[in-house]
Amino acid sequence: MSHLERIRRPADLRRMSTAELEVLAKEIRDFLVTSVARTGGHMGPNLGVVELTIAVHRVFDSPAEHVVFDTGHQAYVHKLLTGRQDFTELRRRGGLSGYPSRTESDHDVVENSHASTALSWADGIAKANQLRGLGDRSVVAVIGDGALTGGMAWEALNNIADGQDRSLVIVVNDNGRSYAPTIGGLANHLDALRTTPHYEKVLDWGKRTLQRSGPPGRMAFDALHGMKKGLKDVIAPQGLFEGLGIKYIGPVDGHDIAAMEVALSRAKAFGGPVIVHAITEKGRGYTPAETDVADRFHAVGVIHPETGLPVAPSRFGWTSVFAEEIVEIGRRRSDVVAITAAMLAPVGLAPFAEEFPDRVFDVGIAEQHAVTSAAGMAFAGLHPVIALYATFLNRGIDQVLMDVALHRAGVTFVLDRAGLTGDDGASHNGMWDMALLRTVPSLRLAAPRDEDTLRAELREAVAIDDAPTVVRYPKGALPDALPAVARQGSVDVLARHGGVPRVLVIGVGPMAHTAVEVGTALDAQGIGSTVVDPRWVLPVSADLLHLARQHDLVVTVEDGLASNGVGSALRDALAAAGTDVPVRCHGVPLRFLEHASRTQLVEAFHLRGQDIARETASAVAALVRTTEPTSLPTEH
Ligand SMILES: Cc1ncc(C[n+]2csc(CCOP(=O)(O)OP(=O)(O)O)c2C)c(N)n1
Ligand SMILES: CC(=O)[C@@H](O)[C@H](O)COP(=O)(O)O
Ligand SMILES: [Mg+2]
Repeated sequence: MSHLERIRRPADLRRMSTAELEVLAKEIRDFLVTSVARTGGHMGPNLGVVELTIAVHRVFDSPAEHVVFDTGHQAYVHKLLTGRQDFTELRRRGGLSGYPSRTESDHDVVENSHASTALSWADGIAKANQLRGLGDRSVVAVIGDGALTGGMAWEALNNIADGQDRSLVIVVNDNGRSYAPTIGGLANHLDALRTTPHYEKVLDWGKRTLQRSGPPGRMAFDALHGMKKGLKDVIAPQGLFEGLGIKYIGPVDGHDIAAMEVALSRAKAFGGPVIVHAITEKGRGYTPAETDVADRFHAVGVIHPETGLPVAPSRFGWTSVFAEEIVEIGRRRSDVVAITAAMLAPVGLAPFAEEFPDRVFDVGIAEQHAVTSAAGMAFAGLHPVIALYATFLNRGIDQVLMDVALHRAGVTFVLDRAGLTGDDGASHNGMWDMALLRTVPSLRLAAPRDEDTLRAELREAVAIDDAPTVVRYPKGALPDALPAVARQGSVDVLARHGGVPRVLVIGVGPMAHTAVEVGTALDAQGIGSTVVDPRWVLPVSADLLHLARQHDLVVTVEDGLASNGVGSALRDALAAAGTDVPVRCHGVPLRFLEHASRTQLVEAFHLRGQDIARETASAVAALVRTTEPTSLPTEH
């Protein structure tokens, strides 16, 4: 039986010798590479926290002492050490989540994969512990250097510093990277601590001389090595955290279990807020990840474990189209600049940065700052394009509303991974953007259905300089081209089928392909329909209202919340106009979604063409039973 197989719960770790722990760390790395290569997942981040997580679970008594992981993508080792070692179905329906999950274990606290929240969670838990007489229990927050660039983290630090009598240990997992190297003043400060020249020289001296002078020398070095804090204070005074009133221990070699245990034990004994600054390496121990210049295997698909190469080559998808088109736009308009929140490559801005290095801004994991700084840029004569994953715009809705829209700023938001993403769990689905952005006055939102409409709608969005615009599209591969057969004002007509009564089938974005399937299926039952794509879906256009009035029933299909989405907006607009055409809205239900594939979720929510056609036919039958169908509108 391997050492890893002997671990059923963290207490089992505490009976292991130093030598056994080293073997365990290697077994865990081998497991991570083999297993995550097979399923895909966050390989690099988890390879970087093997020793750190072992040390945390040896020093702290989870679950009595809560361990909170920021973002949670680096919690695989935590799962392995807390009784979950079947990773065969990782991130798949019925398998382990790729993030902490309370239904999986009482060792897990935060399921939210949005970064920079862990310190706030820990602050709250520590306050509750104190009030409930549990103040002797430490709370531990493991936060990456990237997540530490998020504003929430500093709001939390400000409050944590106020709790000098609350035992709260912040483990900064500093690998110097988000996807790419972490940006900004904080990153530079951490870097300075990490690479203080005198500090390293003294350490090297210790390694060279003390370790060679027999047992006393080795003991002296171990004392020094384990107490890097002492060395650091003398050599690398650091004001940032201690200026806030938060004790700082480090930098510590995050891959040295013994050193981490000494630092964590000291932090635990301190009894107040402490930062343990661990220096780690993303992708550690796996050469393809260690040498990966892009993102150290931050998130991989299925790969060959020997080489790290993807089993299936990545396909030209939505992101690639945006990446090409924004460069074309940038060539034509020198006032267009791009903003990313620590995800330059994943959102497709790398080619733009390559060609216009001075016109791209990586603000760190700081979406709120990204949005409001864009309002500033627009005010001062630029047209910023902010590229985010849709779900992460949730973080900056107030800034969209009160800094961009209130001032009618010409800012364009490009939302990738909009709609159902699936395997990254509940908080990664881009399902809220249309419902949230529907409430923003003056904002206009486009949902392209294929490559051509993405290119066109992006160009149209950037051409609007006196109001916020949004272009949103899903994750992954592009669908086939879906050309319009006619245009009615601003609305693309995709198909027309004769028959009575007549249904208006509205497909939002990529769901236009589903809408066409619905029209075809209804036609087979003798039910007439007009299938359309409104292109600019919010606010609801007069052209769409006019079309709706010409039909007996309206069916909308969208890859976002059904409640308060585009269909709901159309229903409200028709009601406000005194038109009582019934509207059936098909979309994502208002609940948090278990991790599963997108296909599984589409099927579960009856969003396939055949599902919607079946439900629509029933609705039509009910309609016919209760009303005489209107005469066929004159064809246009
Ligand atoms: C609010 C938010 N924005 C963006 C992301 C996407 N994201 C996931 S992990 C990550 C990088 C995190 O870097 P760090 O905190 O240093 O952790 P590491 O991966 O280096 O362990 C980013 C930007 C996110 N999860 N949440
Ligand atoms: C944790 C996080 O937010 C990202 O790493 C995300 O998991 C990547 O998602 P994609 O695979 O869609 O780029
Ligand atoms: Mg990092």
